[in-house]
Amino acid sequence: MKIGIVGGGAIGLTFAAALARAHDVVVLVRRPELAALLARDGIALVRDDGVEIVRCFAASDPAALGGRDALIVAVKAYATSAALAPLAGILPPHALVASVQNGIDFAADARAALPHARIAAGSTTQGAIGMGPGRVRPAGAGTTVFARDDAAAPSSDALAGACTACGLPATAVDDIRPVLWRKLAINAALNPLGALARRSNGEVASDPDLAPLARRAAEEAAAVAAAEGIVLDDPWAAVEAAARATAANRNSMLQDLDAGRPTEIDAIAGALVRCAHARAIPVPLTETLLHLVRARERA
Ligand SMILES: NC(=O)C1=CN([C@@H]2O[C@H](COP(=O)(O)OP(=O)(O)OC[C@H]3O[C@@H](n4cnc5c(N)ncnc54)[C@H](OP(=O)(O)O)[C@@H]3O)[C@@H](O)[C@H]2O)C=CC1
Ligand SMILES: CC(C)(CO)C(=O)C(=O)O
Repeated sequence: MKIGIVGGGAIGLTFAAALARAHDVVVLVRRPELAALLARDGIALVRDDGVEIVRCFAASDPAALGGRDALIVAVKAYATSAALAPLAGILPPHALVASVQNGIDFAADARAALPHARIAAGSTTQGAIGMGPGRVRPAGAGTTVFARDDAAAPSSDALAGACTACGLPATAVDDIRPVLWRKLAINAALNPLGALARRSNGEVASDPDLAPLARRAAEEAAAVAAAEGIVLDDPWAAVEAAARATAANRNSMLQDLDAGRPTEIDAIAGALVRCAHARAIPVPLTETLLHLVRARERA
């Protein structure tokens, strides 16, 4: 399969390195110097027992994605429109544009940027930590789920099969919304609190001050999900399970704040607050966390 990876950060390079073993992969990056570095040195997969170099083609010119059958979008949620809009007129009509982003707005953002493309939202629990340009440490095996689209080839099942065969287990499902909302509830509970209190995921879920707040944030997310017709059974159990599985992790929002980068707060708490307002559901804690993280981003 001719696969394009949009975004050469932690998760993009993880998928690119895995898929490049069996497929024709092009990574679209934002900065020409990163494209040059990847072309020269390859992707460096950093593991405890050493560094593995994986070769693949990288470019900063969107034209490099012409002729791709499928894209996996791995930019931060706030960069979807900027990353995809230049691809209009470049992608072939049959191309499948899938995502592994956090948040629930990928389909709408991608559809606005590429009105004629086949869009498949998705989500992953695969972990990856950026170790500098072109270098990534795979951090914990997870699973990836794509929205099913079998209207043309390649289908989402075929893309998921390609990921699985390359060591990144993936499936396609008819209704992606419960998957996206479950991850949203986990991120809404752990990320802002961990980022503001500067604590690991395990600490957020066990600290006597933070855990009750995380639980309330998860319950607010579940209430909004319910109004959207999506039942999230025991959202706190889902948060606790995610916190256990990633106990030592400093969540991505905390890492972004520490690095002076924008966070995905708008794609997480912001998206929840927008849905809650539209359905007149009170989410006072999520709103408070949204404002606090935004203010912290500006500090
Ligand atoms: N890392 C992880 O373990 C997980 C991440 N995710 C999700 O995956 C998504 C990606 O996360 P992650 O890889 O960690 O983030 P990173 O910040 O490591 O990578 C994002 C990359 O996107 C690039 N980018 C930004 N704008 C563009 C553009 N217009 N064109 C091409 N590339 C662009 C950035 O380049 P530049 O540096 O030049 O700005 C950066 O390299 C997020 O939604 C995240 O929530 C989900 C599960 C786990
Ligand atoms: C699940 C969690 C909280 C793992 O760190 C995550 O998705 C993130 O950090 O954004």
